[in-house]
Amino acid sequence: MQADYTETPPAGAACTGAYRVGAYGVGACWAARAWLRAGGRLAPARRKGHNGRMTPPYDAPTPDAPPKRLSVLGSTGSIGTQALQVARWRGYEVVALAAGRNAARLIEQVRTFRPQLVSCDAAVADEVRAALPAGTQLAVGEPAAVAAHPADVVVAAIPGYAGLEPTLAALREGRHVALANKEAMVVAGPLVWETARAHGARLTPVDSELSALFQCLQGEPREAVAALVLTASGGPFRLAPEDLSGVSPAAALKHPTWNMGHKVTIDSATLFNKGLEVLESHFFFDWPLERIEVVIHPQSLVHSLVRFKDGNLKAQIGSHDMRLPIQVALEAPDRPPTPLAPLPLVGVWEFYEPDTARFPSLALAYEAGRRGGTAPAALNAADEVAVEAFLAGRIGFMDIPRALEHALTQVPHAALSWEAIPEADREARRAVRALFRL
Ligand SMILES: NC(=O)C1=CN([C@@H]2O[C@H](COP(=O)(O)OP(=O)(O)OC[C@H]3O[C@@H](n4cnc5c(N)ncnc54)[C@H](OP(=O)(O)O)[C@@H]3O)[C@@H](O)[C@H]2O)C=CC1
Ligand SMILES: CC(=O)[C@@H](O)[C@H](O)COP(=O)(O)O
Ligand SMILES: [Mn+2]
Repeated sequence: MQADYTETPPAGAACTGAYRVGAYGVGACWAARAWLRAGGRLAPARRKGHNGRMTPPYDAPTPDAPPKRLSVLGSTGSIGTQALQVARWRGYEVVALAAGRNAARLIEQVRTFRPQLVSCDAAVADEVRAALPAGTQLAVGEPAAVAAHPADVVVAAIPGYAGLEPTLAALREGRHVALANKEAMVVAGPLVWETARAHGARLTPVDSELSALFQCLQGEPREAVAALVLTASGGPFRLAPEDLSGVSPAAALKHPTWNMGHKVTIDSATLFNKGLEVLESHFFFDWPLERIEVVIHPQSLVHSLVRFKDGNLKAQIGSHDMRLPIQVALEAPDRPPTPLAPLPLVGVWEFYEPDTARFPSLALAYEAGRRGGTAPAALNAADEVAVEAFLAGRIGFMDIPRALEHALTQVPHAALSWEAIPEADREARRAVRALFRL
């Protein structure tokens, strides 16, 4: 049974800055501490958590902060809907939503949250407009307008290169951006940070591995860190027969641990998602590529680790539930409780070397990072085209790394600039379409 985020917490259910705990055992730690502070009473446990165990009671201290005004870009997607569950749980005011073509879900969200502004694709604009209540404005095909709308924090969860411009629009208004759109960081990381700094905007990571590193690095001197260690589930084909060229989109969409949008799920199957996250970490933390490691951890409970020069490793552990890192991104450095059940620590947790011969996409991402400039932008664009073609049944699974290699070797790379990025993106898309006659 899922933990119940649909219920708004009772007054006083948020906790104060007193919950600024260390980086360890986030999910379990939050709930357990809240429970202990609430007196550790065993009854009345009100519902069962996602793992079937009883969740702790919700009577925690009074919040010390006013509710936040939240905007969500990509509100109808996997991250967007979970961000809105967190918003409801935390009592946020949802002021603006940007979606694409899922009119039914957007309309439902508008009825629930009554935002001031929404954006949707032109194809569904009439349907959405007809359902809008008085007080909600519609900006057709303008997620950047939603991003720029006055808010305290913006969840940036439009996937791919399309998410970059709205993310920048939020940063240019000095908003705190909770960044799920890893591609923005991969394609333009140093320039994204430059924009954030120029406008006094804050960036916190939503991606679970980045959230883990962000938490593990808190309070640690940079000089003490030896390496960042990203965990990867290994995807659905970790134990599959050697030849993956004939695997179907349906099989590739069966992620072993996470339930996510199609693009990131296929990227997980090729291990390119981990490649994107290597680049995302490289730019987000301004950290050298050669000191970023990847380890396969099929249980997806250790979300990443920091290796210190003194030999210690610090890990962040939690249920594989994106509402945890979303709430961290929205609330850090505070740690209010969630309604999730404590994570049981009983079970087998495995760690393996990644197989870069079977999954070449990971090595190609490192190579793009070493080349620098617009190489990551070209690689990202090639992947977007290839994943779309694979999902449409037009190319095979192993054509995805072929497309990446083609973009890396055939598209000329330039120094990073706002002019060079769209050029590299266009050129890589063109090259991959030509390669497969798409
Ligand atoms: N899902 C997850 O658990 C994780 C996701 N991420 C990252 O978060 C981002 C979002 O992923 P996810 O939520 O899975 O994706 P989904 O495919 O589930 O959702 C995408 C959302 O973005 C909207 N959208 C897509 N394209 C556009 C566009 N051009 N303009 C406006 N809106 C658009 C969609 O609208 P509609 O559906 O209405 O058409 C939908 O609301 C990605 O960058 C992903 O890599 C990172 C870690 C985990
Ligand atoms: C939940 C999340 O952050 C995803 O990016 C996840 O990491 C995908 O799983 P893989 O580890 O299989 O890439
Ligand atoms: Mn991730």
